[in-house]
Amino acid sequence: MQKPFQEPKLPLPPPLMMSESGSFAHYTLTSRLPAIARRVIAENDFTPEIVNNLETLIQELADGSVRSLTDDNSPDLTSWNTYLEPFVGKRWLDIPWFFAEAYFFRRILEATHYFLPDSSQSVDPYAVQKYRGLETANDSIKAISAKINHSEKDTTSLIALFYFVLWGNRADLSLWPVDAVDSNYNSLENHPEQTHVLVDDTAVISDKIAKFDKVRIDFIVDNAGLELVSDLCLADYLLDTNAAKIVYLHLKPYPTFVSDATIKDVRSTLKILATDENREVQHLSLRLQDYINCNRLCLVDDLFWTSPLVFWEMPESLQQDLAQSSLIFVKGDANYRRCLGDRQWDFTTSFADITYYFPAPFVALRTLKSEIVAGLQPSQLESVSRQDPQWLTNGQWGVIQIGNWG
Ligand SMILES: O=P(O)(O)OC[C@H]1O[C@](O)(CO)[C@@H](O)[C@@H]1O
Repeated sequence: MQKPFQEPKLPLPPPLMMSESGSFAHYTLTSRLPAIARRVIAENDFTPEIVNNLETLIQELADGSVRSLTDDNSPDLTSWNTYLEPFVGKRWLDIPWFFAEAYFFRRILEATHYFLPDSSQSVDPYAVQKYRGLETANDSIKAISAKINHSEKDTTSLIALFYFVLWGNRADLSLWPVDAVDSNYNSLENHPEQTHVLVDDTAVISDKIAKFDKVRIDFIVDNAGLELVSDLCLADYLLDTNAAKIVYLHLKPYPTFVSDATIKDVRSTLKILATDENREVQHLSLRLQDYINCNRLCLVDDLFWTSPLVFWEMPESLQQDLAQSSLIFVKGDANYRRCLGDRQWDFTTSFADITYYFPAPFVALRTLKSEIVAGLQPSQLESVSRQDPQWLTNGQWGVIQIGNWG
């Protein structure tokens, strides 16, 4: 395992744990993760042996302990077993929350023989959910495609795109399976008010982007479906205006957290959009495919993104690569948690102070789905908790927040 490159200079608070009854982390372990595993059984046609593996995993969450991984053919077996060393033999309940979630999703792949050379090799256990997620977002995709194909590429349209990209993160299949939400959930018109953006740095960000001339911009991507399409629209804007010469999309090397996007998901999304009956959607997709063909839009992955490590533990080679970027969009809740080390920061601690270690200027676009946030004003805390007691986890509140950008 590589050494951390740099840690935050501030003293580190303890990590979020799952042992605290009543916490969202505890609820995740006791209810959400077992439900995700059950859905994997229900939505796939796995062999009895695989079903049995998944049922054993469900049982283990409740009363078993953490063990090493055993799937020999996997590319990250050695690193995972190194990460696991301090935790082997402990109850799931007693390991840090982000670690446990990343481990759970890796165990799903072990259980389903994702890396083994048999008939289940490379089968995405969440494929049904991902496909249906894209289907239910079709109206929004049509609307955004028409807008992006025809509207003038000015600051107003850039700012509107930021909000679209932010609220695209609300649709997350690890929290809200596709059949548990009505299809309007993905609608463009159904976004919470701008007042639900707790930190809104869009004006500063769009000013800075207006001065970009053919720079490199990166996205640390989160979910497939509407969120991925919204990211692609923003990438399209940046490439079309020549603010960016090149855009890198950093994707997961294999399926995780149900809806997280892989390179294969980007390719299949573009294929599906290219054959949509709507011409605006087809045009958007073909333009994006052209950017890929001429290497202006690059799809890359790295095993770090599916590891249980937090962002200040990023391997040096990846940090050095990201350091070449003029701007990185860090998407979604889980990536935000990793930025903050998934630790119990006081909600008013400066976000930039915690994340100064990050290798390049970055902006977090994230709807809140876990009990962690930084950079809020004390007065905001009181008013938001009064208005909405579930504000930290119901995905109705968001941030468009600058990290360490000079
Ligand atoms: O797709 P996103 O925005 O990263 O959301 C996933 C997050 O939501 C949760 O499912 C909430 O616990 C976490 O597992 C994770 O932080």
